[in-house]
Amino acid sequence: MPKFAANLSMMFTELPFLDRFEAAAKAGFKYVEYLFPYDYPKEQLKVKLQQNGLQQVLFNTAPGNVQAGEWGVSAIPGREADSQRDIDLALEYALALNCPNVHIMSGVVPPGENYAKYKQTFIDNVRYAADKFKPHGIKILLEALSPQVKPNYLTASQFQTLELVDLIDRDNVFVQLDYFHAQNVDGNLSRLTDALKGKFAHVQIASVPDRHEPDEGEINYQHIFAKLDEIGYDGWVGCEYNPRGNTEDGLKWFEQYK
Ligand SMILES: O=C(O)[C@@H](O)C(=O)CO
Ligand SMILES: [Mg+2]
Repeated sequence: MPKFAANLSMMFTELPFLDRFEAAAKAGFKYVEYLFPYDYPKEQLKVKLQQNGLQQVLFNTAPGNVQAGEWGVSAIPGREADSQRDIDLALEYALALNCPNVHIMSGVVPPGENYAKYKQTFIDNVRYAADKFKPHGIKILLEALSPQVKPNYLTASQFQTLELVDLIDRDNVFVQLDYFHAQNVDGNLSRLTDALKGKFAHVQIASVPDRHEPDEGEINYQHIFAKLDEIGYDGWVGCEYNPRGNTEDGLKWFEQYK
């Protein structure tokens, strides 16, 4: 049975961020993930996790200057120092929060830029991170984002991300398989899951096309969850969706998994 993590960046947004931990625990979650911890001291987040009996399973490196269109800097040529600073900070948080996975955000490749140069920059920066995280047993995750959500992100297809994982060639670097993006770009989700077997170490879910609860839309998540069990996937499944309305009202799908 999948181990579900509440995504506190998207769920329970009726509440201030720090109150979402308690709401997730009360709703029956044992695990949480969210995009960025950096607005809060790590000690404060650690207390929130402990008070609510939760384990943090994922967060991302910092996004850079979001107002200027950045969504990660680790693929941007000339920004290696910023990338390494973000990676070092992520490691500090991961250690303090006892978090087993960190997603390294690549960034956007503006049209007309040299794609190969961005790709190589990302490979180099992720290798830096992999070697730093390895002694601590922390996995690095790389994610493809569909153009509907983030146009011109370094990777849109799961297969582009898989190619990067292979090129980076470190045993603690994996794909973060977000089925919402995968359905938008690649489709054929059962075969895709087989093709990525052993190469992904975290999963995220949402309905397609509306990115709501996994009980509507064109993906049959009952089938996907059975597929993940069938291949022996033992990582977490992050609920990275925008609730249709009140978060708790939308959690009927989760009843059977508590
Ligand atoms: O799918 C997403 O958008 C997220 O998982 C993320 O980490 C950054 O955009
Ligand atoms: Mg995702």
